[in-house]
Amino acid sequence: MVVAIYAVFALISYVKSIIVNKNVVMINEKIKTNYVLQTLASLSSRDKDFESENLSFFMNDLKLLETNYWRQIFSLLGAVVTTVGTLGYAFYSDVKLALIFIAFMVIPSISPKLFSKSIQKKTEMWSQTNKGLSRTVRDLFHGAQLLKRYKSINNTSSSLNQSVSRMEKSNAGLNIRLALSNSVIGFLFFIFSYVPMGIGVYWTIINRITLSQFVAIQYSSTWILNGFNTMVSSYNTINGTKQIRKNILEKEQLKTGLKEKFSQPRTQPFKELTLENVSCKYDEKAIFSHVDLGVKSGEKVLISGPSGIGKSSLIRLILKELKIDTGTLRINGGSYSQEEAYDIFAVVEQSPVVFEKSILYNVTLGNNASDENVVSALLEAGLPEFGNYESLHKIVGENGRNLSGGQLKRLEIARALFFNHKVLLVDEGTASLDVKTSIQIHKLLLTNNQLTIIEVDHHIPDQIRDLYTSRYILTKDGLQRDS
Ligand SMILES: Nc1ncnc2c1ncn2[C@@H]1O[C@H](COP(=O)(O)OP(=O)(O)OP(=O)(O)O)[C@@H](O)[C@H]1O
Repeated sequence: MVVAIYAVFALISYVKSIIVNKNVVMINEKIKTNYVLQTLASLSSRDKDFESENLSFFMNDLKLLETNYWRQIFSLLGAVVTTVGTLGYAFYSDVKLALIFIAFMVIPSISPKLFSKSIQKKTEMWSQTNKGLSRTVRDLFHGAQLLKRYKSINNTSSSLNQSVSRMEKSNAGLNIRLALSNSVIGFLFFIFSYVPMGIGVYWTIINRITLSQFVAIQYSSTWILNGFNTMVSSYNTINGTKQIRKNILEKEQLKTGLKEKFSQPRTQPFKELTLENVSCKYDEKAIFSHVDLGVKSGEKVLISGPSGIGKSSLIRLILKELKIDTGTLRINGGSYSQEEAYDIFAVVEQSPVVFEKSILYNVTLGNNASDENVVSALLEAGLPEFGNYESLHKIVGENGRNLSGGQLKRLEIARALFFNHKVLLVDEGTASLDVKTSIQIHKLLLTNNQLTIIEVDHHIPDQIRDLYTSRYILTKDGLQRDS
């Protein structure tokens, strides 16, 4: 009989574990996918360390949320069911003694309040030190080849060790605080369970209750005690994840905000971009002012200027990724939003952004498209080697390592052509290429009548300077014509 009961308990515990784990998989699938999508949508130009901080949150904080929130919720639910069931049995045996047991359970239940602030603080510290460690490790992996070439790998050990140590110490600190809090709760429950037990013994002696009633309540009190203890400990652990849940919620609200804006696009055929008396400032540092510029559809404009004068910043102002300090920006004579800017402008950057996927994906970014359209964009961008149906599925590799610099640049241009973005903002787009490839790519862009080009660069080969409609030099006090 006893063996059978134990077998049933073992089976229940196994089934419970299956149910909990399947639910955790379901919840994690939803939360992790949503978190990444929300984070992508909520990107703002003010975000610093966007990649490492969000990766750290994704890998560490969401894992902590699983352990200290979702699994605790299931444990809490299990404890509620056990406690309510056992309480029913205790009430059935003797109402008054059961009430006394409950009354004494209430006092230790309040104890987590004493620890809740410090646990939340320790969780936040753990989260911050994890982000710091992610930044350090990402930087080191990124620079692995360089460190190896300069034989400097060993020099990184002390700062790496410090970063690991900070994270591990804050992790241990959090676990120790949780353990302390749960031990105090366990101790209080133990102490407070003695008083009702004493009352039960006394009532049995004076025949207020029968011995069997007392034994029944005493047995159920152990379950009630354990149940309450689990509930309070779980609640305590769940409380520590407040900040993580708040962060997820904030991301969700940001995404909803963006969604509303996305739902009302006002795309219009591009005719003209005008900048009037535009100035740019970072915090209190003035970068440039009095910039006036007019660019009509089909024109090719070159803006050069010394390093650090603000050429890239000017591109970001046009994209509305940076706020202008003074002046006005207009498209076709009217103001425009960042969403509208994204429908019109495409950016060709110094380091092309590619995903470790196929050529097809890198052109379409997952949007539905006929192979024909993709092939035509690749051919137009000067990539005949990929302009056939088999090559569309070639994988470009991590950071596009299977492609040459020139091919990556053309891939970026093919993407802009595929999305039909007629104005290309080229930010030192060919600076990393050899002169011959740079000239080839420039000729491709500058002779395309469909495209409007605004390029910022200060090492344009002489052979192609005359292909621009107009050329300017950016100075602190505005644009000057470059004769
Ligand atoms: N996010 C930022 N916060 C504060 N200052 C910045 C920021 N981005 C750029 N700056 C500063 O603004 C100035 C202009 O930078 P920007 O990159 O626009 O120049 P640039 O002309 O494109 O330079 P380069 O030719 O070297 O690429 C620089 O002094 C730079 O340090």
